[in-house]
Amino acid sequence: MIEADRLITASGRDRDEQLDRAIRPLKLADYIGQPVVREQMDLFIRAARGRGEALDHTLIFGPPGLGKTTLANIIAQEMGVSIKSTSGPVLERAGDLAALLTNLEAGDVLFIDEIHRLSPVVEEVLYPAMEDFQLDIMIGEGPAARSIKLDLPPFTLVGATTRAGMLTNPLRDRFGIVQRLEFYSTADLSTIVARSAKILGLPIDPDGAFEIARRARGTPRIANRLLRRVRDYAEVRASGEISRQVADLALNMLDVDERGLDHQDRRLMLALIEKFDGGPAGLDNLAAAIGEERHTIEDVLEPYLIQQGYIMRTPRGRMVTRHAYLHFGLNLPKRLSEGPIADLFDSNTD
Ligand SMILES: Nc1ncnc2c1ncn2[C@@H]1O[C@H](COP(=O)(O)OP(=O)(O)OP(=O)(O)O)[C@@H](O)[C@H]1O
Ligand SMILES: [Mg+2]
Repeated sequence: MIEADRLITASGRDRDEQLDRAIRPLKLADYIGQPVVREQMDLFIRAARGRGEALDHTLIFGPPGLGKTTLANIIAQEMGVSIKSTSGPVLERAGDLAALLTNLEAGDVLFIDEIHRLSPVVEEVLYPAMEDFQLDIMIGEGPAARSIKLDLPPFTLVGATTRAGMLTNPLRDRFGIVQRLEFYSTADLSTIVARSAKILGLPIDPDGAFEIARRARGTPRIANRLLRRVRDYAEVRASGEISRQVADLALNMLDVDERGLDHQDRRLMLALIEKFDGGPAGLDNLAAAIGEERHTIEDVLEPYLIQQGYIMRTPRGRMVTRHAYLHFGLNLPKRLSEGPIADLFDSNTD
């Protein structure tokens, strides 16, 4: 998968994972940005603790690397309970989930990552477990098969997904708390970079932190990863200190451009411009054109490009906006440079 060699990939499966653990915040107070989420969770957690109850089931959604897993762990930590973690694709059979559920203590958090990928049989077991803390499961097959019902301790299911739209309605309806994570502001990412640098013992000045933050695609995981690569550059090619200039040189060398876009982002936008006349292009055609998987475009690439106003999702497919042409220093095609559509784009800018 191309994603693996992508410097600014938001996925977390690489050798930097250990460092990630060291800088992952453990308390709500250290969870930077996301003011609405933080305020609400602080309130809900205090209330549940005050009543001595389990926190309501919580669904966290948002693009990769924005802090879903981090928040799930913080919830358990702040509630003062244990967390058991699994993920949708790992839970193949109903029994896998039953084993986890019967091992929970009162108030514990069961964290299911990629919850949109649960199999229907497992989901069926989850419904009564979430709603009534009841386990209702068939064991055995044929004439020996029997159904068992068990009471479960009250627990909190925390589900994470990059795609809330892919959850079934009955599952979504069983979450009392739903939190949507947004891309981070440059100011918040600067704070995250400065905090990580401090933990890793790296000398960095505020302008250096800002330069990394500005080019991190609104994503803490990318900000932390860029910080580590800039550190490599600073140690080998400079004095070790991360200034704005060092960050800038390092990020240019790493092919992360002025706006934080990398070759995959550029490839996607250029394919739309060059192969589809700016679009609209259907997702499958676009995926084939850049040799990428459909879900990588949907989950990883396009959310940030859409948020930044480079591309749009329309009923007929993806289209680039004038920002994309301007980003590459290309002349605007007629449809974007005159007429009512051009005005429409103008009013959409920044
Ligand atoms: N609010 C935050 N404040 C500080 N650091 C953060 C915050 N959110 C995330 N991070 C950092 O970003 C890294 C990635 O976050 P996390 O693994 O929680 O993302 P995720 O949303 O679960 O991603 P994925 O969809 O790939 O599972 C964490 O290791 C943590 O260091
Ligand atoms: Mg995660």
